[in-house]
This record gives sequence, structure tokens and C-alpha cells, in this order.
Amino acid sequence: MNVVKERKILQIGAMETLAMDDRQSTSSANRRNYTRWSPMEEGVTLAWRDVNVYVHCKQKRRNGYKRIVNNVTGAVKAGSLVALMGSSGSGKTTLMSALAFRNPGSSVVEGDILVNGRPIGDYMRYLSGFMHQDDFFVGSLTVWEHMYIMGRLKLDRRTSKSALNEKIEDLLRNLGLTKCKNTRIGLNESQKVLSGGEKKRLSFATELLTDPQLLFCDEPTTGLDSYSAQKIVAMMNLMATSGKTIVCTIHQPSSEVFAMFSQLILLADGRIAYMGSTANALKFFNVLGYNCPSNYNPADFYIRTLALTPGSEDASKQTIRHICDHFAVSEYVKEIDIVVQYEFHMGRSMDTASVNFCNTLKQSFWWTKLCLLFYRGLLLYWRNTSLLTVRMMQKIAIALLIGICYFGTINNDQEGIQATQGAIFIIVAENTFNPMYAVLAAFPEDRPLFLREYKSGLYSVGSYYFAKIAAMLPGLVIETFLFTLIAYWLAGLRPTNDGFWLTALIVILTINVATSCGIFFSNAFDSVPSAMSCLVPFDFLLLITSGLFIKLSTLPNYFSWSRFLSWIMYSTESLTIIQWKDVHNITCEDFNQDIPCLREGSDVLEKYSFSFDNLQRDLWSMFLIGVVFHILGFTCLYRKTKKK
Ligand SMILES: Nc1ncnc2c1ncn2[C@@H]1O[C@H](COP(=O)(O)OP(=O)(O)OP(=O)(O)O)[C@@H](O)[C@H]1O
Repeated sequence: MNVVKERKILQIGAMETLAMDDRQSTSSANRRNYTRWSPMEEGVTLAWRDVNVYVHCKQKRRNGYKRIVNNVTGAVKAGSLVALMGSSGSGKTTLMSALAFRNPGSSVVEGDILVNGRPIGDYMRYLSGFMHQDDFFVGSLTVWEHMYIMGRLKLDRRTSKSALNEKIEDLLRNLGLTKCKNTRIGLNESQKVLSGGEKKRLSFATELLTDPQLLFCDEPTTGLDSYSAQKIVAMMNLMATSGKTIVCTIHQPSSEVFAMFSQLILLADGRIAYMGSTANALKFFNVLGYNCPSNYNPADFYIRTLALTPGSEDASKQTIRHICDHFAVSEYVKEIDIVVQYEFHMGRSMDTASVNFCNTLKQSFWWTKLCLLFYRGLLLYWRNTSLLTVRMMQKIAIALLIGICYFGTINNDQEGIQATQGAIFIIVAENTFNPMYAVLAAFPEDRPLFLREYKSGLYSVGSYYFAKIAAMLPGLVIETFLFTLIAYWLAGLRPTNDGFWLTALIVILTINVATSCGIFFSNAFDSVPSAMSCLVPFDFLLLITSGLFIKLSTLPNYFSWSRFLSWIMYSTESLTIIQWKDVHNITCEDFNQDIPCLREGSDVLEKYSFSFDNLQRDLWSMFLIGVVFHILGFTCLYRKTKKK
């Protein structure tokens, strides 16, 4: 058969199938033009063939793969609102993630999935929206701020501010969120501000910002009252009539909500139990002898029929097999096959090499994204007032304690040497260990949100990392400066302006290096407890090599290198230099003659194997150690992100 003739037959078959769904008459599907790949203009037809999805799992200590989606073939035409249903665990989310090119890195997708004849790929991030089952937000933002930031991250950079504002207003109005536009989303369960239903609607509104041609919604109505659920599905219905393609998993829809879906895909144990128009589904089940009682919600009937009933799993599995096997040879499958074949055939003959969908969308510049993420990070930090107050109070309290304890003890005598070195050690330790442990949870706690946004193509790992670090910086500088201001003057350390400012600079540098070390450990390990258990021995290494507990020149040869990694040593040495530079005539009165008296500042430094010449080296070394930890931390985050 020549190609032109074959194409014509396939096209007629596919168009007949398309015509079966009367909703398609208004959709853009009929405007399909196969000489050019342009889903934004002509709508999206999604077709998939022999798709299997496996997830990585450990069985009896062996790595293996478990098949979740079992050899499914299907198609969804432009202008369809599809309900993807099945009992819990039947593989709905897994299949939908595979179709949306958003499957986790731990899973393997086999088979072909096409969008208007073109294999799915990275472009799906921009072409489609994906509303997830769980909502993750930055809780300290208001609804409006969230929408604005997401709009700037998602939309074309040429979108004007007024157009974006108008879009947000419209979406909030349509989803009944206008009254809470200035309300905080809520930080966590205990500080919940938006209700669960409002969060779901906000999540839906976020996906609609880009007005995607293809929308995947994972249980968008779960947790909503029947009115809100109906409103959301009615909105989807409206979008579908304008040519959009919407695939939606849904649990227990009311009869009214269910009737709004044009197509139904029933999944059972990873297989297709039915795919076709919602109207024909009952007929298919009736023919097989499964009759829906009158006045019974058909959606509930399908789920009940395909569910694994506890206690009679074998009988349920037999029912599922019976239905799936019959569906696989039914007339419905033939109709679908025609559409699928048509899509694959056209895909083969279409020249898609030159098409680059991503070129048409001008994403925001990386520095705009960096600024948006920095702003969001700052709001997260500063609006968490209870945590902020506790941190500030703690820092001030420790500074006061140090000041009060050392008040009057730091003199130019032998006891004064011990007091000065003690105060220096306490200052360095407070700005090393506390921040290092405090930051361990900073990255893991917003990893789910970061991964989701990263996978949606909103920003790069680098933008996220730098914005997060930059947002932490002002807090670290302010709290450390306050701490040094109180502790330095109250304890009576060297009363010169130069001494104070240099000390403040060194302490700020110290806390930043400690934070970078904590960030590295938090990104290098999978959980906070395992990061913590490796950080503790590392702390001891830092302490031993600080210079205060052993004379550094006496460290065993095979271990002496380790002092150069110890920023506690650099910090202690530089603060010691500030205190003892140009100090002469330290008194030896009332001093125990068995221990040599230290009369000069240089003697004090010699005691610890420190040197006045090392001040610049110490500052640069601390800076370098901080940079190296950040590079390592970033690399770990990058590798982890790519694996997910
Ligand atoms: N990474 C994974 N490792 C092991 N099993 C997995 C993994 N991901 C999914 N599964 C299993 O695959 C099955 C299908 O999961 P999926 O989330 O797709 O179900 P679902 O139909 O969306 O369920 P629900 O309606 O409850 O959300 C479940 O039994 C689940 O436990």
C-alpha cells in the first residue's frame, strides 16, 4: 500500500473515532495540521503504546524492579477531560507521572509516549502542568505573593506586571480565593492558616498560571467540599471545551462531577480495565455481567468492582483479570488503536527535528529567578518570628553570659592570659558548633518543594543553592554582630575600635564557614541523623587541632596536616593575634614560679605555636575553606537532585 493511501485510511479511521466524541466538534483537535508540530496552537493529543513502568525496590536484600504499570496502550485527544480512576494503589499516579514525563528517577518507563506524534521529553515541563496529590508551599508567603512569584518563575519573561496581576486576580476570583489573597498560606500544621481545600485550590490556580495545553491533576478534588469539587471540575470542563487536554485522577466523584468527564480510563492492578467515553463504560460492564444498581453512583460501582477486597483477594484478582482481558480484545481497544496508530504513523512521517518548543517560551533570566528565590528565602526567614526571636534571644543571652563571666578577669597579667584565651575559645565555639548543627535541617526540610519545582523546570540547582545561601547571610551577619558587640565589650577584650571591628569580621567569617560545613554535611547525607553522626567525630578533630588543647607543633607528623583544615585554629589564632599584638610587659606578680612567666604578647602566641605573621593567611584560609565546603555541598545537592 503506498504511503499516501495508508495515511488517508488511517486519517479517516482516526477522524471517525474523534467524531464519536461530540465534544470534539468544538475542540481544536480538528485543526490538527501534521506538516508542523505546534501543540500550543492545535491542542495536544497524547498517545502511548506498550507502556510499562517499573520501580526500583529492595527485595530480600536484593535490588530489583517491580512492575507497577503493565503494558498499557491508549490515547487522549485534544479537548478531552479524562477521569483516570482505579482503586488505591492501582498505579494511577505512576502512569500519569510517566505520561507527563515526571516519573521519579528511581523508576523506569518502557514504551512509547507521544505528544502530537512527537516523543515526550524535557519540553513537557513547559507544555504541560502537573498538579500533585500533596501540596507543598512556602508557608510564610501570602496567597498573592505565592502566585506572583510562581507567575514570574513560570511565565514568559515578556509578560507585563499588569498582565500577570490581572491573570492572578482572575484565577483567584474563579477559584474563590480572593478573600484570602493577603492571607499567609501557613508554615506547618500547628500554624495552619489556609484550609486544606483552599490549599488544593491554590495549587490548582498555580498550575493554571501558564494556561497549559495539557494538564495532569492528581486528585484535585480530594479534601474539597462537593461545591468546590464541582467548581474545579467545571473549570476543567470549560478548559477542555476550549481545546485543552486534561487528565485527572479522582476518587469518589459525585454523580454530577463524574458526568462532566468526557472520557474514562479505569486502571486495575496496573492494567487498563476500560478506556473510552464515560457514557459507554456502563454498557461495557453490563455486557460482562457486572450491573450497576439503579440509583448507584457509576464511579463508585467501577471502583468497587475493580477493588481488591480484603479477605477475598483471589476472587478480586480473578474479576480484574476477567475484565482487563475482555477489554484488551474489545471494540473499544480497536478504536483506540486506530488513534494510536495514526499518531505514531504521523509522528514517523513528520519532520520534528527542527522543532524546538522551548525556544518559543522565553523563560525569566537566571538572575531574575535568583532574586525571586532570594526574596522568597528572606520572607521565609524573617516571617518565622518565633524562631527568629528564639535565635536572637539565645545569641544575646550567651553573649551576656560570656560578658558577665569574664567581666574584670581580662587583665595584663598571667591569669588574664588564660581568661582572654578562654573567652576567645568560647566565642569561636559558640559561632561554630551551634550554627553548624542548626543548618543541618535547612536543605532537607524544603527538599520536596525544591525537587518538585526543579522538575517542573522553574529554576536550576545553582539558582536554588545560591539564593538559599544568600537569604541566610543577612541573619547570620546581624546576629553575629550583635553577639560580638555585647560579648567583646562586656568581657573587656582589647578596648580598641580596630580590635573590635576585626574581631567582628573574624567571628562573622567563622560562623559562615561553620554554616557552609553544616550545609555540606546536610547535602552529603540522606538524613539529618546520619549527617549528625558523622559531624560529631569531625567536631573532635576540629577541637583537637584548634591549638588550645595541644601545642600544634607537637602534633604527630602523620597528623599535623589536619590543623590546616581546622577553621577553629585559624579563627582562634587570628583572634589571639588581635588581643596580643604589640602587648609588652605582662606582669608576673603573685605568679607560681614553677611555670615560666609570659611577659610579651609574642610569648603568648609562641605558647600555642601561633605567629603574628599569620593574620592574613588565617583570614584567607577561612574564606577558602568556606568556598570549598560550598562547592562540595553544591556538588552533593546537584548529584542527589539528578538522581531523583
Ligand atoms: N517507588 C516505589 N517503590 C515501591 N513501590 C512503589 C513505588 N511507587 C509506587 N509504588 C507502588 O505502586 C503502586 C501504585 O502506586 P500509585 O501511587 O501509582 O497508586 P495510585 O493508584 O495513584 O494510588 P492512590 O490512589 O492511593 O494515590 C502502589 O502499590 C505503590 O505502593
